[in-house]
Amino acid sequence: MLRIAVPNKGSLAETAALMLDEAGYAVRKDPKVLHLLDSRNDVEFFYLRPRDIATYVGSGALDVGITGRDLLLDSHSEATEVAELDFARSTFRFAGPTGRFSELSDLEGKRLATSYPGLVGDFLAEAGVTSTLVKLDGAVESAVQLGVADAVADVVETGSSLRNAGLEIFGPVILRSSAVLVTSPSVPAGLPTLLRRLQGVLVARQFVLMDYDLPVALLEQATVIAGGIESPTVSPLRDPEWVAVRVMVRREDTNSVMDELYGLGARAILVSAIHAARL
Ligand SMILES: Nc1ncnc2c1ncn2[C@@H]1O[C@H](COP(=O)(O)OP(=O)(O)OP(=O)(O)O)[C@@H](O)[C@H]1O
Ligand SMILES: O=P(O)(O)OC[C@H]1O[C@H](OP(=O)(O)OP(=O)(O)O)[C@H](O)[C@@H]1O
Ligand SMILES: [Mg+2]
Repeated sequence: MLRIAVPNKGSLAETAALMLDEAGYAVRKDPKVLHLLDSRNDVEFFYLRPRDIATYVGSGALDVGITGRDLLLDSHSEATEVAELDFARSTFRFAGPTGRFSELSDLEGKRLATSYPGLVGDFLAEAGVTSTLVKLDGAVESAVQLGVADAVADVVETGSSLRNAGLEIFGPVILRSSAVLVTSPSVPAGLPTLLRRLQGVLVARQFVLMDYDLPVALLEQATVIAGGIESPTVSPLRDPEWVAVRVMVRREDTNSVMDELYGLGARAILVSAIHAARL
């Protein structure tokens, strides 16, 4: 039985639960439930704080987990990343009052507030910069205004939290993060199935199915526009001059590909969602 750690709260929790649901696993109905047995899929879920997940998985107490790459590195646990999950994308950056700092070395001897002292401490040590880390639980952007730190190091998505606090980013990117699947040091037997199912959900989200009819003479040109994963599926139509084509297309390219195919001479172009996939 594969023992899986899932975020119980915070910005990772909802999307992680949705992904597992789409991957065919049982999901909790009550947010107070901390343990759920999914015997049909031979897995067991433990709902834990995202920050603690790498610790449980790294110690081998649990087999795999969903957490953030930044949280994984901050934990110094022995868990390892096995897949990026394509949500909770962010960068981890230094920021200070507008105009005050311009490069990493400006942090020498300064007070730096962060919720990720492991991650930030490693980065500073590697760069040979010594700062005093001020560990905060969250809302780190307020630390400068409130006088407990000179600068911050925190998660940045849109940058609006920083701007609202009168801060601007400076210095190098500390980390590019996203939600990740992590595994214990002794790679569990059930991992490949979970991984394939989650990757199937990602594919279903990232691609659409496109069907269209095309004069057979234009097939080579159409394949250049949309080549599919291996190669397009081509089926005969009653009219021998025409074929029906089916191809997977990246969701964000849907309309430009339709425009190009129509321009080439394709007709009856239909797009449908993919509910599940194994590539
Ligand atoms: N605005 C954001 N955009 C993208 N990812 C984010 C954002 N805020 C936090 N994360 C990611 O979420 C993870 C942290 O989750 P966690 O639940 O501990 O914090 P949180 O979402 O800020 O919730 P909390 O309110 O408990 O602090 C990290 O991997 C972090 O990079
Ligand atoms: O660049 P932005 O789009 O503004 O997003 C980044 C902010 O989002 C998260 O904060 P959250 O709301 O989770 O609060 P917290 O800092 O207390 O964890 C993160 O810690 C940053 O503060
Ligand atoms: Mg937060």
